[in-house]
Amino acid sequence: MEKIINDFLGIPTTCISDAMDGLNTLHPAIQPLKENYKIAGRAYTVKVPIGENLSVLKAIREANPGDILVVDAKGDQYRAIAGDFVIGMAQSLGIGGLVVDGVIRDIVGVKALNFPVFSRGTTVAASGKAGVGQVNVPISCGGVPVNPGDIIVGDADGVVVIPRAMEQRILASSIEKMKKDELREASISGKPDAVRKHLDQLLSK
Ligand SMILES: O=C([O-])CC(=O)C(=O)O
Repeated sequence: MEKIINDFLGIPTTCISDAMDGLNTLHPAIQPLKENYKIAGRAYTVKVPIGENLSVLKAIREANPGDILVVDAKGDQYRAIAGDFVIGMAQSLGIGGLVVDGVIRDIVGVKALNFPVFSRGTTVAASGKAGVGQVNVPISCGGVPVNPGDIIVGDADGVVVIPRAMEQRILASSIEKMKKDELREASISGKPDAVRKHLDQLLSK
């Protein structure tokens, strides 16, 4: 794993979001299937028309191990871009996670795989395999532009996108923010006088 990916893995998405002033966070309806999922990796992008998923299969075939598949399914919640079979193939090839502005199906089977999926939920109907769609191109996912190779980080709070050109700077400010949060927490935790003082400071601004 690249060092920068490993570094981002240790940082809460909330701190990364703060470091980007709240920009580049996917629509909050895109949630992990399990609260303990934590992912970090480079985006392998997929764009599908509503109700089609052949390009998802192409992406699984072409992506590198550790990549996060990021799928623009335009928020559609009726047709699944993958089920437990397709997601099982992604897992077997070492894909790092699946983020979709859309839905999956076979929820029980997918949870049993313990493969990190972030989606708008689940549905019953599969997609068609008509062969349209694109991979490895700039997309929009959950309201955020995603380019191939951008860093994707996801956890219980949601998913953030770190544009490639900004990754070192965002890493440094995310670590700074994380440390600041830890110090702030330690300074008030279980200390009523410190809490009152902190609140008074905020309220007097
Ligand atoms: O084949 C599909 O498109 C979806 C599906 O049912 C699976 O992945 O198990």
